Amino acid sequence: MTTSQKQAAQAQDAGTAIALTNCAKTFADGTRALMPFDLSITAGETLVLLGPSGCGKTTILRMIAGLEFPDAGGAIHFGEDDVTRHSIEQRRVGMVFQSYALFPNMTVAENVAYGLKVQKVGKAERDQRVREMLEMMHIDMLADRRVDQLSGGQRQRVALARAIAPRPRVLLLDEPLTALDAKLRVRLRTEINALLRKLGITAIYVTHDQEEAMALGDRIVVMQKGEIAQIGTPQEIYRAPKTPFVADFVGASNCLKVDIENGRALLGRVDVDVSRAWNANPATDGLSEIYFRADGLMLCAPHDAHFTATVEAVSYLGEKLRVTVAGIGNDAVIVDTDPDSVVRLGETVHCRLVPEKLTMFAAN
Ligand SMILES: Nc1ncnc2c1ncn2[C@@H]1O[C@H](COP(=O)(O)OP(=O)(O)OP(=O)(O)O)[C@@H](O)[C@H]1O
Repeated sequence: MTTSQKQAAQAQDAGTAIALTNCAKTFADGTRALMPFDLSITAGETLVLLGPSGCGKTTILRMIAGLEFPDAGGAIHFGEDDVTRHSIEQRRVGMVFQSYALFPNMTVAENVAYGLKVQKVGKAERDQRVREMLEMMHIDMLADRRVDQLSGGQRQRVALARAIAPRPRVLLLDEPLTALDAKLRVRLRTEINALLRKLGITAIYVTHDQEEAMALGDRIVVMQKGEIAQIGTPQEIYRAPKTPFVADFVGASNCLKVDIENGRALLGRVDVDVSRAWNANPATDGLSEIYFRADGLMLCAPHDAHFTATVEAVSYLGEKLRVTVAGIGNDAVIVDTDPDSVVRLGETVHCRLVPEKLTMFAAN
């Protein structure tokens, strides 16, 4: 880090804790976008809101920004401050959207300076802070370019610099990388991750991309139809999903319907000890659903097998070979294996469940 980057990092607010209490949202046309919920975000934390289209992610973000207000009875606090009825200007939030929302007739430097001008920061300090931001986002060489002369990735760097320059109490990011190509998305994601940690800024990041959520979030909030389905670290969400929806939405997931008796899953002629599943308990006895990732099933020798199956598809993914097999339960099942193994379409393979990697739910 250069000296100016260090100064910028130190000068940044340490981060503000945010608490939403009993917040619900009903729009004027009667749409109930959010059921009442509580949500606390620690100072300096990056919290990711993840869920399918229409589940209410953007509405939460807009409520934190002050662009929407919660229904009567809801409260929003930034630290000790009750900001429930404050406007976006009073809340001091920085926002970055999918569409860059930059001023096209201004240069990069003018865009980044904009929020500082509004804050009436003097010219000398403003110029210095703009320089620091441009350096931090690796776009200092573009300071005098007009925004319409930039690539998508460069524009998103300007949008980030512009949002961070006025030292907001919280940074809100709504699908900021969705419009970029895959490689650039991963690169900028890594940079945003490093930047948020370096600045210690409280950040709330909306995405429907679970890989992005895993990569960026200290914690992830999985949303389903206007409700919070689960809050947890990426590891908790991935390895210990609390509902079938979370198990299915996050990661490539397989599901088998089985009958459980005394900790053993009975599937046709197969009898598997599932008492070591991470959430196994006696209450799981009865008709159940077993969820597992592609690493919860492994190809094995015939004498170790729980199942035989037929190979339906094979995808080489570099670090692993992803094999889709049929014949275990009703749906095709995905299994990852050694990328150097040879697996042919139509071949019969032998598979074994890994009990510790299973998640069990009582069937509806
Ligand atoms: N101004 C509005 N008036 C009425 N309904 C709205 C309004 N804004 C959003 N909604 C509805 O509220 C629900 C939640 O919308 P929201 O934009 O928060 O979802 P989302 O999870 O961010 O979805 P996406 O990923 O598609 O952006 C949806 O059913 C949406 O149609």
